[in-house]
Amino acid sequence: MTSQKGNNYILIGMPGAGKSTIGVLLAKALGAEFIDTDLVIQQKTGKLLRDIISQEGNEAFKKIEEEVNASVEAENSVIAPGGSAIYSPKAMEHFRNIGTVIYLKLDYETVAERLGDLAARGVVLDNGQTLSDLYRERIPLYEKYADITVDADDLKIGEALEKVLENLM
Ligand SMILES: Nc1ncnc2c1ncn2[C@@H]1O[C@H](COP(=O)(O)OP(=O)(O)OP(=O)(O)O)[C@@H](O)[C@H]1O
Ligand SMILES: O=C(O)C1=C[C@@H](O)[C@@H](O)[C@H](O)C1
Ligand SMILES: [Mg+2]
Repeated sequence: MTSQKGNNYILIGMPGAGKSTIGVLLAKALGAEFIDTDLVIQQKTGKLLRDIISQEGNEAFKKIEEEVNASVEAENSVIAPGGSAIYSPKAMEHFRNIGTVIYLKLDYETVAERLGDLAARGVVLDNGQTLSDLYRERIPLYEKYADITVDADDLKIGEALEKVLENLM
């Protein structure tokens, strides 16, 4: 039996890859809705992402993130989860059922340049783990869940958007 995917597009990739920035533009271009699940988490908890991570810890954040991501109900929407979404097999299975998962791929150097202060941004980083460790840990997970991979390195925002759209045609 073949299962039919939903009509949503879900962007995954490292923090700073442009899931939120490109996601909203993609939604406009496709005449779709836009859902940033980081904002849903903030709305639901009444807290900033970085405060949940620093005050309650990585595991508590990942639990809330999983709950929110695994229960997204959407039609004809572009969904931008946080970069850490790929730690939840349950959430990723849900995303793959409701739509096409697009991995916005960036080289490590570009991610490092974009991110700046990791604590201020709120990144799920274990004690002693460097950004380079995190990149190496996550890349296989982004690759595992991607239906489509778009290499967005060295592209301006508009160019990355065009490249995503070309991949959807
Ligand atoms: N070519 C580019 N494509 C996308 N974003 C870019 C580009 N060049 C610079 N930026 C900047 O990089 C940042 C991307 O951040 P954004 O919040 O969209 O990432 P994200 O993938 O949603 O991260 P997170 O996992 O933290 O939600 C923005 O500040 C954006 O303006
Ligand atoms: O990649 C990450 O570790 C994160 C990215 C953000 O979008 C948020 O989901 C949160 O701050 C964690
Ligand atoms: Mg985002």
